[in-house]
Amino acid sequence: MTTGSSEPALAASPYLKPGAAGEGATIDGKAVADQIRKEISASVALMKGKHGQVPGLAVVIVGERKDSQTYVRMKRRACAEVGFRSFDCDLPGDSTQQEVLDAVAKFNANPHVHGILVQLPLPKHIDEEAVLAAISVDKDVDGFHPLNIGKLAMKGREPLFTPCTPAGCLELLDRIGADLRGKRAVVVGRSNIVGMPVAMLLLKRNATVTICHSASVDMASIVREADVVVAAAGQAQMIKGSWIKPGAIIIDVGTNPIDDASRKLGYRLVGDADFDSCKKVAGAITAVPGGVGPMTIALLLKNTLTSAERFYEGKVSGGGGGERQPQPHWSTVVLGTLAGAAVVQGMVRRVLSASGSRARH
Ligand SMILES: Nc1nc(=O)c2c([nH]1)NC[C@@H]1CN(c3ccc(C(=O)N[C@@H](CCC(=O)O)C(=O)O)cc3)C=[N+]21
Repeated sequence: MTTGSSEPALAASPYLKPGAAGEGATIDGKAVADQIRKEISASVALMKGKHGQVPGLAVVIVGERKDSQTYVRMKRRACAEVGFRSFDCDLPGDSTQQEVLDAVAKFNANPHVHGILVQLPLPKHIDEEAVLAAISVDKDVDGFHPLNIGKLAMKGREPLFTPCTPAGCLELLDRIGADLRGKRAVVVGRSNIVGMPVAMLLLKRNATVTICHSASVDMASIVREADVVVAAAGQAQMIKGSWIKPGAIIIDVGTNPIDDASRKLGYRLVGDADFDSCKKVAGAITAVPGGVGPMTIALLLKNTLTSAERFYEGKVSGGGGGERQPQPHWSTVVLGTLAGAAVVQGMVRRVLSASGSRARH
């Protein structure tokens, strides 16, 4: 395979499985996710030894959508495997808005819960915007709270949590050694949970970013410019090999079921990229399944661990610089147990913001 100067040069990586002669490599998201989960298990063991506590993740699901139940089951199993506590709230599909908000409020107030995830999509009669805004920003491990999304969109700001699937895409690019600076990145899809936030993350890494969507004209020629393609349109196999610049990296976020009589279940999962034709042209491409999907769950665990570390150790990670202050919810809980005095809380805040230092409770 030839690599032009504008394409990200990929060093050998244990997570790149070489393709057949002349074909691109496959990015093994499952292997990266397994590695991250190992790292998380080790951190949980440390936390248990030091604080006698483990991270806790609460998952709220409303209704009986089959796919949502599968994802939630996977998340709960993943929690158990790394030693987290998981907290369940399964609400019937005809629950009221208030019942969903009450479930969120209960987890906001529970000090053993460090992350809250409300499985999307919610039933139509529930106001998603109101529910996501009700999650304490300190426990917003999905990164969907408007304050976290707002900071993600702003230069020089860092959200407390980054949405899991977009963060998983960037983690994959990092772990295979892709350099994004000055590269052309094209995101196909503009959803709140993937397309938009992944574009923001690529921009923060100094890529030149284009977002394509259903109204884009001649999408193929736009995608052809890309050194990195993130496929997040939710359309099975829409991106063809003929759209791909030779050597480009393709991160495929799609998980679309298509009929397949040869499978036990009668279907199989495919991505938004047409894997076989894209692989022939790309430098590297993620598999589906086994690519971005497992990374989403690994990053959810990582965000939950980070949240628990902030709570028990006052650690602030993410390189946000001097602007970060202890967030209202955690500082109230922690300082409440330490001193119970609003005066002290105000003083500590002032000291922390003046020194621009990390929050140490
Ligand atoms: N609040 C919220 N947060 C989410 O993060 C969220 C959500 N709502 N709603 C639905 C989407 C979807 N999602 C996936 C997670 C794991 C896989 C995954 O691990 N997939 C496996 C295959 C799984 C299978 O075989 O069925 C893979 O790609 O290898 C896929 C998709 C998280 N989502």
